[in-house]
Amino acid sequence: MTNVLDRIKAYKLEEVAARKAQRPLAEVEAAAKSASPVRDFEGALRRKVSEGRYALIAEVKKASPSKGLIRADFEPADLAAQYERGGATCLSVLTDAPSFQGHEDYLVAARSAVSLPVLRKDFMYDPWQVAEARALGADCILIIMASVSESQATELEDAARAWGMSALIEVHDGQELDRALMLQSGLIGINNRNLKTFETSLDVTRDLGARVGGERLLVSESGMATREDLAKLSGYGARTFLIGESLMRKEDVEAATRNLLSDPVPA
Ligand SMILES: O=C(O)c1ccccc1NCC(=O)[C@H](O)[C@H](O)COP(=O)(O)O
Repeated sequence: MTNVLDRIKAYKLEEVAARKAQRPLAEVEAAAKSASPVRDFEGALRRKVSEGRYALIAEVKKASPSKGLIRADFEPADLAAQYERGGATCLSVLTDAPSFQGHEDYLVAARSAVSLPVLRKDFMYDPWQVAEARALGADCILIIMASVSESQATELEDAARAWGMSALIEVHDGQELDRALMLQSGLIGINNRNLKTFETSLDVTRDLGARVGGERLLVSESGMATREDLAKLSGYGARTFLIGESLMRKEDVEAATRNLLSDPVPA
């Protein structure tokens, strides 16, 4: 039986094949070479954490497969600016249309409105997409270990590095983490949401967090809404968080972001 992630992968491969047929790699690479210079995504997160503060990757997210429409009043540039004023360190912008009502233009608009580094949040399978992400201005890509082989992950990571971008390697269980730790990237995202069932629990970060040690920066992703959630996850070793829905549902996104980040990191 297929799950949501399989269905997304099936249409995304078709979408990418169609885009590649319309726009050859050489053309995308030329656009990527003349794109706005890369902002250091991983470096910004590490700097914030080294200052003893929480680092937030704030997500510009209109809708999702698990929740449907999250925010009807959706202005990516305004939301990005509110996140920046509220204290976010980086942004994540969903560009997938069929499942998230995202768009490439949202990334371009959001990034132009701020000085923060931006993650292109999409389902990546082909280095062509990495070049396309850079051409749009993205500073980081996402690699979802549940949806790619080792060789695909390595190829995507190599492409990101060649463009000077960061790569966030996302896992949800121990086997995916084993595979992620074979890669080079310094950013390991533990997704508290199972993308096949949508079951979400912060215990996933508790159970896997201790294995993301040493040189790697642990990013806890999904399902967080309160300052207490951040304090709890901090106890599991996470100081960096990727949060979308709970902030997108707030009328005053700037105030909600500031409030979420207002507690000191527990000693
Ligand atoms: O959010 C979903 O329903 C979803 C479904 C299938 C694949 C990916 C999905 N979300 C991507 C994410 O990882 C989240 O948008 C991100 O971590 C923020 O999560 P949240 O704070 O819970 O919106």
